[in-house]
This record gives sequence, C-alpha cells and structure tokens, in this order.
Amino acid sequence: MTDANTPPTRGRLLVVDDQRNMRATTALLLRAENYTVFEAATGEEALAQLASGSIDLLLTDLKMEPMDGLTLLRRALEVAPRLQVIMMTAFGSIESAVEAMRLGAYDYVTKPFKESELRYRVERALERARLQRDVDNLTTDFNQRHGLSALVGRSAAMRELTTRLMRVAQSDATVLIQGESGTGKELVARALHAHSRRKARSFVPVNCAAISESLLESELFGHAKGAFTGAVKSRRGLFEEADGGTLFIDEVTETSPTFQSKLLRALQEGEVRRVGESTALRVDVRIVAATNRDIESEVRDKRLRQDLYYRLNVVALRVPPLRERLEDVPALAEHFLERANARSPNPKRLSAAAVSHLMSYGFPGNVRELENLVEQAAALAEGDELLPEDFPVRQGRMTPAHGTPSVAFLDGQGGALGRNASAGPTLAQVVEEAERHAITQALERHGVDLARVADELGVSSTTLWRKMKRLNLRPPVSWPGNSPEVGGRLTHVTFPRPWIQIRNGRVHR
Ligand SMILES: Nc1ncnc2c1ncn2[C@@H]1O[C@H](COP(=O)(O)OP(=O)(O)OP(=O)(O)O)[C@@H](O)[C@H]1O
Repeated sequence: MTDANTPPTRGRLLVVDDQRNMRATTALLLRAENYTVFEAATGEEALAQLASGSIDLLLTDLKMEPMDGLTLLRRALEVAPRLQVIMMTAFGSIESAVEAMRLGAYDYVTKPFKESELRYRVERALERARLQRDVDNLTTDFNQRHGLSALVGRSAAMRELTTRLMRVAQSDATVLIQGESGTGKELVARALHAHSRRKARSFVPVNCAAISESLLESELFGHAKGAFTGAVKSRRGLFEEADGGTLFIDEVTETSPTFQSKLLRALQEGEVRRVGESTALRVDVRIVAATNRDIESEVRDKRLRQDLYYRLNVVALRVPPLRERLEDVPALAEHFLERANARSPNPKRLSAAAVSHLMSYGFPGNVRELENLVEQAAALAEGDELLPEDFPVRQGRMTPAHGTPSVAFLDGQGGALGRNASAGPTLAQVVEEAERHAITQALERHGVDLARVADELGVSSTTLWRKMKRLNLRPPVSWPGNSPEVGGRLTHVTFPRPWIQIRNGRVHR
C-alpha cells in the first residue's frame, strides 16, 4: 500500500480497482499529470486509506469483489463526507452509474475511457473539491464571526442567555428575542442561526420599523409583475430568499394589524403568496423575531395581535440591558477598541480610570452606546491612552423603560452629551448636536417624508435612518399609506408610531 501521508501536489487521488492492470494503468496516467496517486485493490483497503482524511478524489471501479463500488461509495462518504468520487463503469452499466450519482458520486467514466476524457473529469472533480473547501472555510469563518464568539461578555446574565441560546439553536422553534434597543438582539439572532442546522443557508434580516407598511409586504412576500404601479417585473420576497435558512423579523410590533394577520397566515401555513399572485409557494424558514418594546403591554394595548404573539413566542430569549451586567463593560470596551485600533494608524489603549468611569454609567443606549463612545474616543482622543474625559457621559445609573430614548442623547443643554463637568463640549458632542439640529429641522419641514429629508440633507435614506436611530429621533406621526417603491430595497423609511415628538425644532418626549 502506498503511504497516504505524502505532501499534497495538484491533488491526492485514490484509484480502486481489483484488476491490477487496469488500476496500474490508470494510476500511471494520472501520475504523469502530476497528481499524487494512491492505489487500492479492494474496498476495505480503500476505506483504510480514506480514514487518513487526506484524499481529495476517489476513482473506483463499480464491479468489484467482495465489496462492490456502490457499497464503497456509500461507506466512503460516511468516512469522508466532502470526498469527490468518480465511478469507473463498464460499457452498458449506465443504470448503476446513475445510481452512483444519486448516492453522491460526482461523475462517472465508462471503460475503456480515453485519456483526455479521464484527465478532464478528474480536473473538474478536483476543481469542485477546491470550491467546496473554500465554501467550508468561508462558512466556518462566517459562523465564528457571527456565532457565540461574536457575543462578548461573560457575566452571569450573558452566560445564562448563551446557554439557553445553544439549547434552542438546534431546534426549529420560533424564537422571540426581547431587549432594549442596542442590547445585541440582532447579534443573538445571528448566533442562533450560526449554531443551527440551517447555518449553511441564508440569514435574512428585515427591520419592520425601517420600511413603510405596503413596501414591507412586498419586501417580505415578493410581488408579481404589474401587482402595483411601478412593479415592472416580478420579485422574490425575503421569505423566499430565506428558504432553508432563518428570517430575522426585527421590531415586529411596529407593523399594522393587517400586516400582522398576513404574517401569521404565512407562519401557520408555511406558505407565502407574492403580492398580486394567487399561487402559494412553500417555504422552509425558521423565524426569529425581535422587539425592544414591552411585549405584553403591546399585546394588551392591541398593537400586537395576540395570536401572532403566541405564534412567535414559542421560545423567549431576553437580552439583558447593559446596566444589569456592567461587569461586561471592560471586555466590550476592549473589544470595540481593538476593532477601532485595527482601522487606525494610532492605536489607543484603555486606562483603568476610564474603565471604572464607564462602569459607573447606566448606558441607556446599551451596548450600541458603548460602541459609539469607544469609537468616538478612539478617533478623537489625543494621547495613546484613553482617559475618563475621553468618555463624556454623565455618571449615575439611569433605568429607562423599554424602548424609551436615552436621556443622555435627549438633553442637549448640560445633559450627558452636553458638557463635561470640567470642560466645554467635545468635538464629538458638537458634531452630534449639529446633526441633531439639522435632522430635526428637516423633519419639521418634511414630516414623515423621510426620502425628502434624506435628499435635503444629502445623505441616503439608510444613512438618515442610522443617524436617527443613533440619536433616538423619530418623526412625529405614523404613516401607514406609502405606496410601495420598487427597484431598490429600501427607498422610503417611515415609522408607524410616534416616539419622540419634534415641535418648533425641539425634541419632546
Ligand atoms: N455582546 C456583544 N458583543 C459584541 N458586540 C455587541 C454585543 N451586543 C451588542 N453588540 C454590538 O452593539 C450594536 C447593537 O447591537 P444590535 O444591533 O444587535 O442591537 P439590537 O438589540 O438589535 O438593537 P435595536 O433594537 O436597536 O435593533 C451592534 O454593533 C452589535 O455588534
């Protein structure tokens, strides 16, 4: 038997044939192509070599004794699921070749084969093995970045959350994630997906608060050509895009009762109908929903249908606010600083005083607020070491109710982002106040028409949405009747309910 531990060349092949001459000729031909070729006379011998895990491609005869080619194929794929297999079949045994492909073989060649044909098929199979390896590496990398390791924080509250998360990840149960804004609900949803059997398929997020009512329906369910003005071609919805994977429905309570009943029907039936089409399409989608509201009062106040609530709340995960796990602050701050340092020519480090300063703050904007503070400090601080004054926050632990805005962000005069106790406002504060002023003024002029607001401010709707979210700004009234826009994923950004009122250029709660 040839040693299967030789270093790789263009590819590592195993030729299995109980006819010595045929095996030797095939191996010779492939060695001439600079492949590393091993040989085996029986299925058992082949399986022993495959156990090393270093073979890229198996070429096996179909008719062999005592183990035939199909049995070897089945057992080989159990030992090495990523193995590429080419069956070598005698003329006339096409049915067995088809059966081999059904069982997982990549290709087959009919004996006697032309040298050029064998070379071509081997090259193609190895190309597939390389692609498969690349996909596997990318998937592993993606899952590491989005899996549990992406969730920084080892506090008891986070450990409890991750234990529960791992328990439900394997099942297909619908999950409802609750937690204040900025606590990391989307990260938790991604981790659920990354640890589920669906991880190789898509994770598709949709933020219901960022999309107008009618656009939301066509975004989620798709639409037929001509379903409404501007629907120039038919389009798949996000349900279809998430087929086999996970659909993350964020801010689910920010939708109308009509939309909620359509969503409920889709969940109950496992089918979706594109807007303007009568045929239903079956979809296999795991639903993870999230809300930053107090879900029970949303149900009580009839903003969330009770039947939908029961449907979504099969498993509940609560992401604790950062003020309930301040012991996670040092690790999170280090994590965000490391990320900022990787993009900066002037890496900074955190002083112990800055860390204890941060740990005495209440973080009404949760992890997102900490992330912003660290990024600002890393960008603006002058020295190598970040000091308490680089984090202009008002001390004291604030405890806002669900979804209420940050006091720190709201108070423009002497509030958290207003002034340091000892000095004037920092550049970051001035910039933020200026942004707040410009956005509130434009919102006053154009109300709910955020596309015009974005236009006037010279930013995209998405950028405007992000800035408003960071500043905790919302337009004053709901806007359920926007006509859907097509051609782009998100052209209008509207919010169904008032959150912060903007009157006379000032923000009111
Ligand atoms: N445990 C964590 N470890 C690392 N980063 C985190 C963690 N939690 C949150 N973040 C980061 O904080 C930011 C906010 O997180 P995320 O968007 O998941 O919050 P959310 O609860 O979904 O917010 P919202 O309700 O406003 O949509 C993101 O940039 C995210 O990467």
